[in-house]
Amino acid sequence: MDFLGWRVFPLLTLLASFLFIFYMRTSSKPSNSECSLLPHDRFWILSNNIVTPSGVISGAVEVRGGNIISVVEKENQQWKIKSNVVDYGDAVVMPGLIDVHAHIDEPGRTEWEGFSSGTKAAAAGGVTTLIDMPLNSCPSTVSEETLKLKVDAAEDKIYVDVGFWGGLVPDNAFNRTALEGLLKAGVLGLKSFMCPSGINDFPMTNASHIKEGLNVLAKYKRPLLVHAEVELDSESDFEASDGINDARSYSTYLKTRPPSWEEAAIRELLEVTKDTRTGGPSEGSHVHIVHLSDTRASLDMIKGAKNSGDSLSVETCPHYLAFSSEEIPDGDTRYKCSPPIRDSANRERLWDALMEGHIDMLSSDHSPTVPELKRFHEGDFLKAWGGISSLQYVLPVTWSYGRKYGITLNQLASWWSERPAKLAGQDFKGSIVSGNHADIVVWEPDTEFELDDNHTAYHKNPSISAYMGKRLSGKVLATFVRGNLVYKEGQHAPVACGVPIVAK
Ligand SMILES: NC(=O)NC(NC(N)=O)C(=O)[O-]
Ligand SMILES: [Zn+2]
Ligand SMILES: [Zn+2]
Repeated sequence: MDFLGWRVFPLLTLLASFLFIFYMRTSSKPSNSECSLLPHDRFWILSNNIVTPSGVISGAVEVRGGNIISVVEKENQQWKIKSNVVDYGDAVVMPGLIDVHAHIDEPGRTEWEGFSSGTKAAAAGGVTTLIDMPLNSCPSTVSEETLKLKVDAAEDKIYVDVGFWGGLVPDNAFNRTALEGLLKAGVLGLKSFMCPSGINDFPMTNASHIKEGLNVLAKYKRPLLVHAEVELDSESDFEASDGINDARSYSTYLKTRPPSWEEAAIRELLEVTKDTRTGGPSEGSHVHIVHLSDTRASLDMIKGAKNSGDSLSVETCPHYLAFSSEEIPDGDTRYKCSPPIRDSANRERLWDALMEGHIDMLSSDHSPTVPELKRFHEGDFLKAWGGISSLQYVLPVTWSYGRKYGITLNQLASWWSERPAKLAGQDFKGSIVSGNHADIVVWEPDTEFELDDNHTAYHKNPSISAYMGKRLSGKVLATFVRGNLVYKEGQHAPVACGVPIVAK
């Protein structure tokens, strides 16, 4: 190379590097750009309130290829961001919510809910991952084949990521091959009922089924979720035939499912959760009690078992924290769910348990149906379908009702994102740290709105939601799933690019 060549070569190399960096910074998504309302693969989300595991910071989240690649504080030297910036000012930037308990009902009962409507509602509510319950769809997800039907039904319809729980039922509990088939096919864990589920192809399990199930789950290190209520004969004989026990009165329903049902189930269950201890026969498995309502003996027993080293966690739901039995109007079956919403003293104790860390996380238990099955005309609490419709509202509901208890943004992130991610085995979700999926909700804690006819609800049959007519604070501005802006102020991305999560 001549003298001029030696001088030009480094210059050319420098120019090429600049061009390469410029290309990497500005190149739009190689894949379907309609997945996102934002045309960048690499961008920065700025806010004065970014909720990270080490506290709320003012700074930027750098996203590239769907992942968070850095989180930078404003004071930091690296603060030189100029292009592809979305500045949210004082709005809160938080990890997207992970709802570990949602009944999406597809295939088979899409008039109740479906993957498209359910995940649109999730996205509009800041929920970036849903874990679908194995029942209320038809068929129930209890085998490798029925899981395949679920995953196929979800294909191209989901706006957020969706994982699946499988059902532990008497049919598969003692059939190790069948259960392993279901787990190998990718369910994130199993779910069982200790009382009738209300769904014919999802029968209840007893403690021996659960013991067997845990033993199989141990090998896969996945959890068992349990609906912990057992029918106690004396109380289930209850009749609302005389004028005294009016089926339109919520107190009548409350008497049919007393706290002793939860208590008895949890007592029985905790005999088996001992197996999950270090050195126990099902070490590696985990038991998660869904939708706890009773705060008396049930809660004490749970605390005791945790102290003894059982691998155990528990969730409650926003409706138990927002409502109390005293305020439920006669005939208003929108509030019917099981276990039932109890009195206001119980609600206060639920808040205490949550604040003190005895309740680990929150979930929606979004379990909708069609208005006819809520039997609004009769207002009969005993005949109406049990289940609360809430998916789109869980973030503002938790915030609106929790503010007076002094809940913090970090607590919200822990209850709704970090701990649910852990339960569902989602190592790259649940917090804003570099390396994680860019699953993010941006919301304004002080903006109030009314759930009236002008409010757009995306889930099916919004009229059955117990939250309709309420005024809430906490408005979701934007939701990112794996870096795709899937929802922004009343608008969803043109194409549904959520991913079905299948465990490996
Ligand atoms: N079949 C159901 O969806 N049941 C659900 N119903 C409620 N919670 O009222 C549940 O989670 O138990
Ligand atoms: Zn349940
Ligand atoms: Zn449920």
